[in-house]
Amino acid sequence: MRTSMFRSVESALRRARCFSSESSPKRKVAVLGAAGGIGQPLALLMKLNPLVSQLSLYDIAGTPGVAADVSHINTRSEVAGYMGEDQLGQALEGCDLVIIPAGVPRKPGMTRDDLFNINAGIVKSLCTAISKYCPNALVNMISNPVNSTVPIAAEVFKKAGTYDEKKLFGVTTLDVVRAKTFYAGKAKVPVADVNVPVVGGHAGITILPLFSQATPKGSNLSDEEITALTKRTQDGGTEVVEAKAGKGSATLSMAYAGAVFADACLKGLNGVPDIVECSYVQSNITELPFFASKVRLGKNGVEEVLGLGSLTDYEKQGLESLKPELLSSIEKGIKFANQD
Ligand SMILES: NC(=O)C1=CN([C@@H]2O[C@H](COP(=O)(O)OP(=O)(O)OC[C@H]3O[C@@H](n4cnc5c(N)ncnc54)[C@H](O)[C@@H]3O)[C@@H](O)[C@H]2O)C=CC1
Ligand SMILES: O=C([O-])CC(=O)C(=O)O
Repeated sequence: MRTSMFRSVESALRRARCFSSESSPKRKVAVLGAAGGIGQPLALLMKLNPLVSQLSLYDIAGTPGVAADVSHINTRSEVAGYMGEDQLGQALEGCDLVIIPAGVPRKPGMTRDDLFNINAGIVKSLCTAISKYCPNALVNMISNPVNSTVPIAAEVFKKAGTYDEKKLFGVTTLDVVRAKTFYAGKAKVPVADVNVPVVGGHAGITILPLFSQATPKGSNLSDEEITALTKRTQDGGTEVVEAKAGKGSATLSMAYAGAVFADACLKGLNGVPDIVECSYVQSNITELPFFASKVRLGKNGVEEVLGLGSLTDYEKQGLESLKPELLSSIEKGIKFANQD
């Protein structure tokens, strides 16, 4: 009796899963940098996402192995690996969403901006190809320094005449993931229920978690505790870089965060209402041209950039202090993209 009940529940679940894959539109997703520390687990997580019908894995080396491996998983998407620049066009053609974790990671003692010299060029060439082969795709930029690589992408798309500010996103989800985890521990609330907006940018003091807006409210946090939580969120990347001691930066938590953000983008594209995530986008909620805040996602990408809400004096101070650094990273990116 019990066995047959379980069997019928299981087959109902199977039918529901099958229905949801078949009824959701076909979506091609590319991961550029797919053989890397982030790229591999991100490829795995995207293979598990039933909203993806085609998964395109591109890197300058190593993608045939990653693609063969991931392709054996019995989920909806068909997987193809592409290696080297002459296969980049094929990898991108027809994409709805392109996720970019290509480029070098930090080592201890480096800032994200120290990656600029190498990663700016990588991002520029990948975005040039995107403007040619899938100009309508949403772009999720993971490569650091995000504060500069997003403005670089925007300039490349502008030059190509394909820029749509609604479709370009700097992925800051890992800051939100960290803020939620650290807050849940201190406020003693269930981590799965926690929400914390993180605004500004994605480096050091430009990462501004708004713990005054965190939900649910748990045990009352002192000013010292809020300061410590803020600092730990801002330094989360460095904490991992130091723990890895020369073997790179966050990869697994980043793959998770990238998969969460990509899933939100796909849901938005598919018309699911009320999808809100923080992201670094073109913005006019402050005087800075790019800024991370809550964003409502829809069928065309950004549907609405949401405001900051009310801030404490501590958060207002954090906001004013981050502006000069964020502006200079934005200007550096714009200048780089326009030289030659
Ligand atoms: N936005 C965020 O929150 C985070 C961003 N990152 C950034 O993500 C980037 C990647 O990090 P990891 O995966 O750990 O590095 P990794 O070195 O393990 O992997 C990078 C991959 O990019 C590939 N690559 C290099 N040039 C390429 C090109 N022109 N086209 C396609 N692929 C290319 C490499 O072959 C490599 O497989 C770094 O810039 C890192 O700083 C890392 C963690 C969090
Ligand atoms: O810290 C780094 O270099 C990688 C990164 O962006 C993060 O983990 O937030």
